[in-house]
Amino acid sequence: MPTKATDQAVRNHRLFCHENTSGNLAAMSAKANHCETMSDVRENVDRVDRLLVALMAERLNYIEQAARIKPSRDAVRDEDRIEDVITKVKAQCRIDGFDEDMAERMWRAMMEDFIAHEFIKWDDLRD
Ligand SMILES: O=C(O)C(=O)C[C@]1(C(=O)O)C=C[C@@H](O)C=C1
Repeated sequence: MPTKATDQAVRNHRLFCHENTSGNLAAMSAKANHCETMSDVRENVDRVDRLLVALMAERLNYIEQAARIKPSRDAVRDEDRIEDVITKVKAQCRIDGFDEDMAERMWRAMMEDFIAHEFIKWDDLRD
């Protein structure tokens, strides 16, 4: 289930992107609002950042649950799953029109931080 913060962020996003009523977050995200001023640009960037932070917080919660569920420390870093995530993210990039190489760099860096967090959480839960 999405968290309250994510629900709120998605609702705000929907309100802001009122021209798109399909309910499809990917389609809405791909269509940016037209800006006339730098203030418009920064307002939109700040709004998107709030949405991203809410989504990252939700992602981190699942990583912490993975730390609880995984039976062995060796299972924390899973190379096959990392490649599976990258493949799926790149497929989504083709749908949303985002640069696949940029996304791959971002996701690999992001996952390293998430994995480091998962190791810390796995150890904490078993102290
Ligand atoms: O899918 C998992 O097993 C996770 O713990 C999540 C995640 C990720 O960040 O997506 C993190 C660690 C694993 O190496 C693979 C993927």
